[in-house]
Amino acid sequence: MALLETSKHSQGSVLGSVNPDLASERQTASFCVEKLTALLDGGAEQTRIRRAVGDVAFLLHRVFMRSISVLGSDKQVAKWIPLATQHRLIGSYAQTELGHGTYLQGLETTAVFDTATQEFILNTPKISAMKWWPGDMGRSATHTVVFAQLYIHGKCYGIHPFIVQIRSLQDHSLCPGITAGDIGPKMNFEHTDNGYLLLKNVRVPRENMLSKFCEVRPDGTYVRQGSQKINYFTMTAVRISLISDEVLTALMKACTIATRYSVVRRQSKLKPGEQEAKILDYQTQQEKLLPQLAAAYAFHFTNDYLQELFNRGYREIQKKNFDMLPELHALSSGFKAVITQHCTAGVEICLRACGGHGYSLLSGLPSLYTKILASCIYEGENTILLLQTARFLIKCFMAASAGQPVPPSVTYLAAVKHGKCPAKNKVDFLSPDIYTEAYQHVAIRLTSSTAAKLQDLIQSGVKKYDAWNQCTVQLVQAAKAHCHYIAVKNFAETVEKLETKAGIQKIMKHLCDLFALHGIFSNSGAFLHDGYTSAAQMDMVTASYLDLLAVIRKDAVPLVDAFDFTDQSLNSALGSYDGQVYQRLYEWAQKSPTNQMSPAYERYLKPLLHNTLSKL
Ligand SMILES: CCCCCCC/C=C/C(=O)SCCNC(=O)CCNC(=O)[C@H](O)C(C)(C)COP(=O)(O)OP(=O)(O)OC[C@H]1O[C@@H](n2cnc3c(N)ncnc32)[C@H](O)[C@@H]1OP(=O)(O)O
Ligand SMILES: Cc1cc2nc3c(=O)[nH]c(=O)nc-3n(C[C@H](O)[C@H](O)[C@H](O)COP(=O)(O)OP(=O)(O)OC[C@H]3O[C@@H](n4cnc5c(N)ncnc54)[C@H](O)[C@@H]3O)c2cc1C
Repeated sequence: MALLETSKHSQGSVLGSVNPDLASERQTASFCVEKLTALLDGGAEQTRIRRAVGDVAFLLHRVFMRSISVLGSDKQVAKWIPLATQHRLIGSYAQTELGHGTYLQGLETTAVFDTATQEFILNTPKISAMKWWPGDMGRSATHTVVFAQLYIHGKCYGIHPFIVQIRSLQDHSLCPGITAGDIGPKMNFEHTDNGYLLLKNVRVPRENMLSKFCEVRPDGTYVRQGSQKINYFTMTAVRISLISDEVLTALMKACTIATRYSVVRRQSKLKPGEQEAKILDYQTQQEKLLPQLAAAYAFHFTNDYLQELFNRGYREIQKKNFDMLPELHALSSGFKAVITQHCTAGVEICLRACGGHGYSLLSGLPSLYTKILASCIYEGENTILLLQTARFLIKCFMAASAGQPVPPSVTYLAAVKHGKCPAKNKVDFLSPDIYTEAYQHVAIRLTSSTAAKLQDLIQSGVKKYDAWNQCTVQLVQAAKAHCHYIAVKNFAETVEKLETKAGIQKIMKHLCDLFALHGIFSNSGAFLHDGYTSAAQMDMVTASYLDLLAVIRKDAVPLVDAFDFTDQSLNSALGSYDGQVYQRLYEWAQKSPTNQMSPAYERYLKPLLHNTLSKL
């Protein structure tokens, strides 16, 4: 959809004036918006740079580059990264096949080492082996990282990454042995030509297998450092980066659009005799939007935590110390699933909260939704990833129960479970200690009870794989509870360290409280299950939760303004900074292709009408 009539900066208005209902919301901010923007960017200098550079559009090229930077030898990085950075090639990441996306051990593409020629011969031996989905493969990519089963002297060494050129750098024609094309229409993801790839005896030099951790020597000797899963490390890296770059941004944009619209849109009479109310003054509208806003901030800080953990783990891996890999895999998998799921649901809630205009493509919300939905599937389908987290939790719970050391994020599994929630009144539930302990209690309960069920099944004679399958629904619940506990704990600890001036800490405390209480309110069964909280205490949670909505409502617009999106990046007639919604809807509708002269009248309506007229 063409961008029309939008201001280039988040504080401007091409229509000359800001809607007064929206302007008034900006007069009463309880905190400094510019300082909150700087906090989100990591400092005022980063804000300046971001504003200067704008929203840099990232091709899937980054996943290609990520693979090489994390799995390539220094020599391979030195050769390929500059070519990719200067766009002297366009890269793609070819792992998923028509027959396999999740089960990587089942991938069927082969790479056979030919010691005579020092080459790998790559094939997709059957239709199910065809690479299917790789982004930019359909028309754009010239090179790709192909994940294939490595064979040396007839022995299979599992999945390894190989750089393969698929199109000519001279005329973009397909290279010998390569068949490639586009996989056809999708729900969205229109910015990427996801494609298919068949390989028939495609030869690549030995140097093209990414070999930071795994290497094939000229005589065919195979050498590996670390776990064989190290070749899965790109996915771990991308799972963390996509959260911030793709998914959180979508939720923040949706919150910006829906919140600004909700103070411009007046509908129905809240107070008899007065003008129609701003829809954000309705408690139900607040209950739709404000928990999503709180989640956006919560997951922003979760992402900081994950990124710090990744950087620390990656430095250790660079030193060939792989000890942090299991925890990194478990947390990146769990949070990729939890955050994509929550943000997808949150964008849909924002869309529906805008009524009919939310359903218009001119709102920008439908395309945000249909695009973010894919994040629950790509880079690891969410259920699968939660089961990976659960696998780690069960292993650590058993180790902790045996008194063995466990990684920092799961030391709580050895904590003594508290019998009852100590809260005496609704104010107690605004204490991070109280609600963090509640989340910890639920996480321990779900992991320990599922571990016990698993053990009972196995001891009763059920095969281990069957017992595991019979526990997977509860394992997914345990993994989600673990991630929610970490997210709440991290948000509370982050708020504790914030500067008190400029009102930032106070508003962030309100959002942290709302994020935590929304989780208890909307999943009360988990907290009531074993009597940890009582029904009376759940009433206190409800009271504090609803009180918070009214408190945060006053700062809703400054809180989304702090995300600092330009009108251009929002691309929404409902969410522009000046709030001139009706003018933009009308202008943009008039310029829509659906209002250009259509052949439908001459071809269909005119004959129909004339035919009907002639019979009257
Ligand atoms: C920011 C840019 C925007 C993005 C745009 C979209 C781009 C999209 C790209 C893609 O979609 S690329 C393709 C993504 N595909 C996947 O994510 C595949 C998902 N499947 C898997 O990761 C694996 O098949 C599996 C589900 C993890 C299972 O693997 P496997 O069967 O080999 O292992 P298990 O038996 O389950 O576990 C064995 C052992 O290995 C450990 N492990 C598994 N994965 C990892 C990992 N990534 N890192 C470290 N360790 C890993 C696992 O924990 C087990 O350890 P133990 O418990 O045995 O100690
Ligand atoms: C927009 C988009 C972009 C993509 N880009 C790329 C790319 O650039 N490169 C690339 O290589 N791939 C890419 N993919 C592919 C993506 O990674 C896979 O679709 C994803 O990994 C899921 O695998 P699958 O499609 O085989 O689903 P499946 O694994 O077949 O999942 C189908 C269902 O089966 C369930 N299931 C599967 N296994 C189990 C199990 N063991 N236990 C319980 N339930 C199970 C799943 O939970 C799910 O409900 C992209 C996909 C999309 C949608």
